[in-house]
Amino acid sequence: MSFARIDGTVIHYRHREGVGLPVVFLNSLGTDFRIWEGVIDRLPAELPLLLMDKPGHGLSQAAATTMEGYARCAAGLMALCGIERALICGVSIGGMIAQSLALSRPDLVAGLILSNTAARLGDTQSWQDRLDTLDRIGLAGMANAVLERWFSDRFRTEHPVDLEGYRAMLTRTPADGYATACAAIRDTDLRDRVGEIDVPTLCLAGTEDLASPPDVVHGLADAIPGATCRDIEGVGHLPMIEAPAAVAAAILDHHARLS
Ligand SMILES: O=C(O)CCC(=O)CC(=O)O
Repeated sequence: MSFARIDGTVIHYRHREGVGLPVVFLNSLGTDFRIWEGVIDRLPAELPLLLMDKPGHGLSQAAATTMEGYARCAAGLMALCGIERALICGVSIGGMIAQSLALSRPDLVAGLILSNTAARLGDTQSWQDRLDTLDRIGLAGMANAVLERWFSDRFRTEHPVDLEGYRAMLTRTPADGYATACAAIRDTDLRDRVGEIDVPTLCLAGTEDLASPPDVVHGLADAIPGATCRDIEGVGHLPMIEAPAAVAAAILDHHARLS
């Protein structure tokens, strides 16, 4: 368990030193970096890693910030850990932060894995509605709907105990941290810019994802020069939880292309 103050905000992170190109993981809305555990367990022990809770998530302090601010935070943490270049692997808003980092600090990015994400997720009204719902009923009241988007029907039926664990992860997210991230997604539209991304990019889609459906992820891959896309069958918005072996295999394949 490690903490550092980045741009005035205390950030919770995990850094594992090793050999070769590091992999940096950026997580989604209402989750913390424990979601990557099943993937990390399947990666070689010597692979260098950096995982972080973005501001207002997990054990990181909340901060009033934007998508660019989250990207600056990731860049600051990479500098603190002595990571000059990495494969950046982000899911959902984490994938938007990764795109933002690739555009603002291309020197830091050797390659991208963009899981269950887009250059524009939803629209302004849908995020404003989510913020209003958050104000009205809080995360506990929203949790059933969110969990239906996070996980496939099969996972929710077969893993009721895990589902309660992930409900706890979501509902323990500070409301201000969740709201800041919703506003950052609402205010981010990178569709005019992703064509400038100039690093090998692999997009991942979950065939049962209701938050960023496969056609949305395919659209992102089409917009980034040379990007490829892999569909992970039968999983929802968080394939690193439902199919960690498939995600670990995708990371290793893409990492091998960069090394
Ligand atoms: O997961 C994210 O980072 C944003 C996409 C989303 O809305 C997921 C959810 O349904 O909560």
